[in-house]
This record gives sequence, C-alpha cells and structure tokens, in this order.
Amino acid sequence: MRVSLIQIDVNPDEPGQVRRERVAALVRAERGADLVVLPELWPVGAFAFDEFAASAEPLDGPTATAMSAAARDAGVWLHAGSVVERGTDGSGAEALYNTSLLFAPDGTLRRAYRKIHRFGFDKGEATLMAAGHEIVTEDLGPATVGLATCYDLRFPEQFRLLVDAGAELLVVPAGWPARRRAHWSLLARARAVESQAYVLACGTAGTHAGVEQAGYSVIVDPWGEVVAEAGPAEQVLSADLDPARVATTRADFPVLRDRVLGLPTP
Ligand SMILES: NC(=O)CCC(=O)C(=O)O
Repeated sequence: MRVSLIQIDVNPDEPGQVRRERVAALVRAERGADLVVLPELWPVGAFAFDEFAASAEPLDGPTATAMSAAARDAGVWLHAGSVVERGTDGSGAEALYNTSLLFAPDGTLRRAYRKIHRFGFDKGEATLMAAGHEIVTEDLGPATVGLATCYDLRFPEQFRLLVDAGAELLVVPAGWPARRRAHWSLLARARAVESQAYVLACGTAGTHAGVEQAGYSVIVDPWGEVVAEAGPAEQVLSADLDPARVATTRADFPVLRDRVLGLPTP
C-alpha cells in the first residue's frame, strides 16, 4: 500500500485560492498512491485564530470541492487534512469545527471527522471551535484507517477506541509547532507502539501567526520504527506499507490481548 504525506508550507502571504490550486496539483502528482494525506488546517493555518471565522466553509465549500476533484483526478483516497467547518451545534446554533475530510478515489466525501480535543486551554481553537464527539474509521480496502487530529495525539484513550473500532492505520494531520517537535516525534511513535498500528502523522512547514511549524512529518510502523521522516520544509513523504504487518505484530506480540478493561478507579 503506497502512502504519500504532503507536508505543506503554510505561508500567510499566499492567497487561499492560490494555495488550494497548488495543493490540488501536488495531490494530482501522487497518482499511483493508494492514500494521500494533507495536514491540519492548511488552508488557513492552525494558529491563525483571527482568520478562522473568515476562512470557515461548509462541507461542500471551496476546499472540499477542490480536493474532491483532485482525489478523483488522481484516483486516490485523499485525507484532505482539515478545514474550519461552518456547521451547527446540537441546538442548531452556528458553530465552527476543525473538520478532517476523507475522499474516496471517485471524489465522494466518505468521512468527516470533527476534532475531539481542541488545543489552546482557555484561548485559540479551544474557545473558537466546538468539539467533535465521534470516533471515525473507514475501510479503504487494503486497510482500515482511524482518524485523529494534531492535539488528539496526546490522548491515548482516543487511539484505544480507534483500535477497538478496527483501525490499522492511524492518520494524524497536524499543525504542530517547532518548539514541541520532540513531543510530536515521541507521541507519534508511542501511539504506534501501544496501538500496534501504522501512524501517518502529517504536519505543516513554514511560519504563520508567528508560530514556526515543526515539519518532520513521520510514518511509523506497528513496531514503533520510523519508516520515513520529513525535514522541516515543504516535502512529499512517501512509503510502501504492508497492512498485514498490523495483524502479524498483534499476533506475535499480543499485548492488546492483555488489556484489563474496567480497572477500578482509586
Ligand atoms: N493544532 C494543535 O492541535 C496544536 C497541538 C500542539 O501544539 C500540542 O499538542 O503541543
């Protein structure tokens, strides 16, 4: 199974429509891959909080439309990273979500995942966006993917639920800052080891809203070994994966079988 992670440089001087067209061309160039992955909030920048509202779009907005066409033209599954989604909350009030979009090779939007853990504590994304509540997986044929976004990487309980739902490839688009790059690399490997699954962690490059991005997108195998790692700049990171290794790793070293569910709380 061929996967390509496109680590996009989010440059605030590049107009949104220009970036969409540029990224669509990069996706089309990955014809032959099975799965292409883009980072978190690449149309606006994960830390460009002041621009979230203005850049918000519905699930059939300009980014989704461009990415649907690119997936279809390339004939690939496309995890198009995330967009600021303009949606509604449970009461029908308008709300923004950090929503990842997964397109099938025919261009249909197959899954939308609203980020569960919002970053920023009491500011930024955590106050501007509403939280998702749904664990999302999708069977791509060669493997089942489980979706998480950036800060979710710090919450192993979400990854347990993804594994329970059948995930073999954990796809994590991100806009991770350079100053916490060590956490990014460590957590990507930790989630792979504990899940005995591939982790495809795709970040951004460049600096936006004064926040230097880490880059260093990484593909980790079910044993926790790094299969491929990007540098700090814009880059396409590709690798051939063997999804059967998930089952063999879990069978040969069956730690997931030894989980004790329902441990008593202190
Ligand atoms: N966009 C994010 O979720 C940033 C997460 C982050 O910076 C961190 O977990 O550290």
